[in-house]
Amino acid sequence: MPATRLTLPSPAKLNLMLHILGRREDGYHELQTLFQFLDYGDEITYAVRDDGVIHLHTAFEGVPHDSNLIVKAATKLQEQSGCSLGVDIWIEKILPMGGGIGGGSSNAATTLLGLNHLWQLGWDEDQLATLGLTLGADVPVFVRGHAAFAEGVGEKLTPVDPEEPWYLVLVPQVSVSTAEIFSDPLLTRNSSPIKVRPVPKGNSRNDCLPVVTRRYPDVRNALNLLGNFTEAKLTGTGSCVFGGFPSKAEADKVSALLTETLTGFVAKGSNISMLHRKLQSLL
Ligand SMILES: C[C@](O)(CO)[C@H](O)COP(=O)(O)OP(=O)(O)OC[C@H]1O[C@@H](n2ccc(N)nc2=O)[C@H](O)[C@@H]1O
Ligand SMILES: Nc1ncnc2c1ncn2[C@@H]1O[C@H](COP(=O)(O)OP(=O)(O)OP(=O)(O)O)[C@@H](O)[C@H]1O
Repeated sequence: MPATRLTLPSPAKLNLMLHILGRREDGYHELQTLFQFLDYGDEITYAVRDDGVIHLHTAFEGVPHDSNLIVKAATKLQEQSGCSLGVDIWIEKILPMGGGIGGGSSNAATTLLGLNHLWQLGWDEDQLATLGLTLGADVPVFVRGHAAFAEGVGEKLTPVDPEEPWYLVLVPQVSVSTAEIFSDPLLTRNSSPIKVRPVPKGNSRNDCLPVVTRRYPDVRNALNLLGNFTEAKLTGTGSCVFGGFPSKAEADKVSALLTETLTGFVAKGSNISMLHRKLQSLL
């Protein structure tokens, strides 16, 4: 009997560097970025229904049911595969929204992989990543599940294996709109493409940082605080700020000092996403 119920992790990502090379005619930006996953994320439960209905039972503040990326992913997969089954979905949401750690994109990717399994569609990763890209630029890397150097709008992926330190991630209590940052006239859009692989040291900057810190003093403050202990970086368009440490104990020590004033969490960097590790264990 095939499984009819499944609980899967939906991990966060970090952008270890992010360069903006230019703007395309459709307004999207050409990037070069390095994605790594965190062993930290949401947990989503799926239960197959035979009446074709897709129902997300967990309400999100400010996100209508049909606009939720989980529902959009399930609906598109159902339409494109011609599947007659439906699904009940519940999520334990811990990832901040608008934090630059890819929560929505990860939820969409987990849903594509989870339903491909439960609905027994037999789609391959290429098909799921192509569908995923129509939901968001960050969805394909979560579908692939391997740390990657990304180009294009984030969809041309080359797997990489950077170090896997422990990270302290600070979560300023502001939600940053990705579209707002990418439309700022002051954004750097002319970084030179890096042609050498692996990406040489000294390229770890995030081109969004000056615009984000100008608009969001809370993010600037978090970068300054964390910068007293380690190289502090911005992920995506923020708001989250992160720094690496050689051990959990060292990350915890700094966390104890900083999280009195700021919310944050400690998590291990991972080159294979915990979603893929879990799916592998099911086979
Ligand atoms: C900044 C990053 O998080 C880096 O990983 C991503 O590039 C953003 O990926 P995402 O959240 O999946 O982005 P999407 O939902 O596709 O796009 C949100 C908005 O950001 C802008 N956007 C996004 C990605 C990109 N390469 N260029 C853009 O200009 C567009 O205005 C778009 O309307
Ligand atoms: N399942 C979902 N989880 C989170 N946000 C969602 C979801 N579905 C729709 N959204 C919408 O998408 C917006 C961006 O959410 P998300 O958490 O992916 O931001 P982010 O971490 O900044 O993403 P990125 O790094 O990909 O730019 C939210 O503010 C919310 O309105």
